[in-house]
Amino acid sequence: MSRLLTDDEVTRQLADLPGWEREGDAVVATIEAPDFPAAIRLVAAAADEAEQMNHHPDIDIRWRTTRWLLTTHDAGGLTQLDIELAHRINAVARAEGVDLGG
Ligand SMILES: C[C@H](O)[C@H](O)[C@H]1CNC2=NC(N)=NC(=O)C2=N1
Repeated sequence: MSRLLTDDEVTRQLADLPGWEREGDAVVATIEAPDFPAAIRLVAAAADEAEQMNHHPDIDIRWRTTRWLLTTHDAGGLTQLDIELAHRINAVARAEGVDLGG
């Protein structure tokens, strides 16, 4: 699961990840929650997913706005772990009422 993805693999899989885009060796997203408590619930739910995966995001929280950066430090770039975690973050965001579109 921790080999580096090719550029084409990243591009193809980002098509199924509304709100996410590539930024060098990472994928990033900005997710607006309905309010601050919802943003914190989103972060807490994502933390459970990350711990279960043993794969952890960089998170910036400012009021309702959460910014996420995913990369695989051990591999020095993007792996399938980052794609899987992005899907899980989108799932918990939808559960908190975030409209991701897509
Ligand atoms: C020892 C432990 O399994 C590793 O440090 C895990 C922890 N969480 C991680 N999270 C991320 N984003 N990248 C990693 O390479 C990573 N490695």
